[in-house]
Amino acid sequence: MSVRDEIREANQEFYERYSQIEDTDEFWEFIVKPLRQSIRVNTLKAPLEVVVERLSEDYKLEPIPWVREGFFINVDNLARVPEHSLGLVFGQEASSMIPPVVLDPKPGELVLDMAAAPGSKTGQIAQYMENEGCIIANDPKIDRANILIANLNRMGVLNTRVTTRDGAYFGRFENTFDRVLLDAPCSSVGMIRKSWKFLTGWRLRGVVKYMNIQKRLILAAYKALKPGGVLVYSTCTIDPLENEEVVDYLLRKTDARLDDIDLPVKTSEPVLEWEGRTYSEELRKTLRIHPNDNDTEAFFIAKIVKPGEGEA
Ligand SMILES: C[S@@+](CC[C@H](N)C(=O)[O-])C[C@H]1O[C@@H](n2cnc3c(N)ncnc32)[C@H](O)[C@@H]1O
Repeated sequence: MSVRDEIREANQEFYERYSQIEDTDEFWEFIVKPLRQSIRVNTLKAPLEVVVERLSEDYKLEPIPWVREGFFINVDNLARVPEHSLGLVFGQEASSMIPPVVLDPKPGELVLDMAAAPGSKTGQIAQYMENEGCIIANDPKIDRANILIANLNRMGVLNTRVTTRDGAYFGRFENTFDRVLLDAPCSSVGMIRKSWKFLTGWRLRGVVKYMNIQKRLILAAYKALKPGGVLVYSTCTIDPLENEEVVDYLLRKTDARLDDIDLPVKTSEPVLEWEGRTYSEELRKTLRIHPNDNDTEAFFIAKIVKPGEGEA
């Protein structure tokens, strides 16, 4: 049986929906193909060159083109690698390293990571901030927030306060944060490459449920952003209702604008028409990454800016 047939048999509704977005053999193959292991070197603990040299004695490292500290690595079980236990490296999927690169936080800034657990991106943000300034890392799921705290400790992150609110709570802190990351809860189609259960468990009603949460969160995230600040919205899924629809909703409801993202990463065409809706041409500035584009998890990333004081 072909991969395409296996997917169709596992979840017919899933197959029919996403074959409207892309229907190549390559797309279906990479939707389920196991992921390559990748790591981010944690420069809060040691210089990049030192860690790379040390790991290169035992493993083959291949640089990830869009993140200076990111590498693919030929290791079966990262948990057994001492550099991992020491917090010198963090196991992080290659495309999931893109949102903090786009956010581009600076030392001394005030940053909100609205849906932060288990903390791979919080650690990366702290790294770019050189542990200076402050990150509010929030996740309402207590068990996940505990994992977030453990990971931040292992990575030597010192500039972060962990909170456990519904992300929408932060809307009350209007015009406060220099940068906000909303790495939103989503239907996780990208995660099928980690576990088949994300395919068999996928339902359209789940997509709609997530879309409603995402719309609530993105409005609050935008409110909490300072004029002139940057909000990055990301998901690890391919559904237009959780991606283009959510960002288009923000553009219609507020004065938000999109910025271009210039990175050496292959992308797919944004979906500008879906189920009778037409989305803004501005959405061409977002990154829609399908798993076959770069052999990574699927991802969607938008760089949103709030006009500064006096800017129309
Ligand atoms: C995609 S994961 C975040 C991954 C994380 N940013 C990282 O890179 O390690 C989405 C997170 O959103 C959290 N979440 C779910 N509902 C939420 C809400 N209403 N407000 C904020 N976060 C929420 C989930 O608990 C989950 O940890």
